[in-house]
Amino acid sequence: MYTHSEFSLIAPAKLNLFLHINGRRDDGYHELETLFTFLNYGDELHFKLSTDTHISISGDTNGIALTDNLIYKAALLLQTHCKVDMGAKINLTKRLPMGGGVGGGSSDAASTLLALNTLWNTALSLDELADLGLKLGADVPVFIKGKSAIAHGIGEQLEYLELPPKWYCVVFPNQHVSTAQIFTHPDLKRDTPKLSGDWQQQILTNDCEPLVKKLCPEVEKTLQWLLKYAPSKMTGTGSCCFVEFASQVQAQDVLANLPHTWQGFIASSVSTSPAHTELAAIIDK
Ligand SMILES: C[C@@](CO)(OP(=O)(O)O)[C@H](O)COP(=O)(O)OP(=O)(O)OC[C@H]1O[C@@H](n2ccc(N)nc2=O)[C@H](O)[C@@H]1O
Ligand SMILES: Nc1ncnc2c1ncn2[C@@H]1O[C@H](COP(=O)(O)OP(=O)(O)O)[C@@H](O)[C@H]1O
Repeated sequence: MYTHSEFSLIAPAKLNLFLHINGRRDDGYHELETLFTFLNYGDELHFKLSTDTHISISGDTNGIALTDNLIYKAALLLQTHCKVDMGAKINLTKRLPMGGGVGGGSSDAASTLLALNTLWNTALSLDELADLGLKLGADVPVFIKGKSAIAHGIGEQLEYLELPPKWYCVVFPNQHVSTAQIFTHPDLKRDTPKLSGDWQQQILTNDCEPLVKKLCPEVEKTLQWLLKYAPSKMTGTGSCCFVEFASQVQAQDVLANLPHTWQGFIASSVSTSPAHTELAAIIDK
C-alpha cells in the first residue's frame, strides 16, 4: 500500500516516427499504423492527496476550463470508476506545445491515471487503466503502457519494440493543428496499405504531412528549414516537426540556430516512458 500523500510525475512527449492511415471506420475513426517513441522531456504534474473528493488544477491551465482539461477528466474517470472517496490537488507545469502532435494532453491524462492509481491505492492493472484511458483519447493507452510500440487499430493495439536511443530537435512552428480538423478533411490520404514484411526495410512516411503542409505554410517552411540538417518529419497530425541525430551536440546545434519565430526543444528518446521510470522510483522510496 502506498502511504505518501504527494509527489511529482512527468508527462512525456511522444513522437510518431511514421504514421500510415489505412482506412476509415464507420464511426469516423481511422485505422492507423504508427510508430511511437517517448522523449525524456515533458509536462510536470504535482499530485497532492485531498481528504475530501474535490479535484482541482492549478498552474499552467492555459485557459482550458477545468472540466475540459484532460487531467480533470482522467481524475474524475478514475474516481468514479473506483468509487474513490478522496480527491486531489494537481499542479501543472506545461512545457509541451498544445495541438503540436507531441501528445501533451493525452500524456497529461495518462500520467494522472498512473499517479492517482498510486495515490488513491486503487490498484488497477495497466490493462485496466489503458481501457479507461481510451475513453479519453486514442493516444492515451500507449502512454499508460509506457513502451515504444507500433500501434494498430485506432492507436490502441500495441506491438512493443525496442528502439535504439536517439537525439531529437523538435520544432513547434507556433501554429496549432486540430487533430479533428485533419481527420475530417476530404483531402487526407487514407489508403496506405498495411505494413507487410520487415517494416524497417520500407518507406515510412506521415500520411498527414502533405495535407498539413498545404493547410499550414509554416509547417512546410519548418520542414524545409530542418532539411539543412537532416531528413525532417512531422509528428502526428502536426504541427511539430523533428530531426533525428545520434548525438546531443548535433541536436543542440539545430536548436541554437532556430529562427526566433519558432520554439523548440531537444530531447533523447527512451524505450520506457519516463513517467513509468519515475513512478517506479517513487513507489520504491
Ligand atoms: C493522430 C495521433 C497519432 O498519435 O496524434 P496527435 O497528432 O493527435 O497527437 C493520435 O492518434 C490522435 O490521438 P488523440 O489525440 O488521443 O485522439 P482523440 O482525442 O481520440 O481524437 C481526436 C480526433 O481525431 C480523430 N481520430 C483520432 C484517432 C484515430 N485513429 N482516428 C481518428 O479519426 C477522432 O475522430 C477525433 O475527431
Ligand atoms: N492538459 C491538457 N494539455 C493539453 N491540451 C489539453 C489538455 N486538456 C485538454 N486539452 C485540449 O486537447 C487539445 C489537444 O492537445 P494536445 O494533446 O496538446 O495536442 P496533440 O494531440 O496535437 O499533441 C488542446 O488543443 C486542448 O484544447
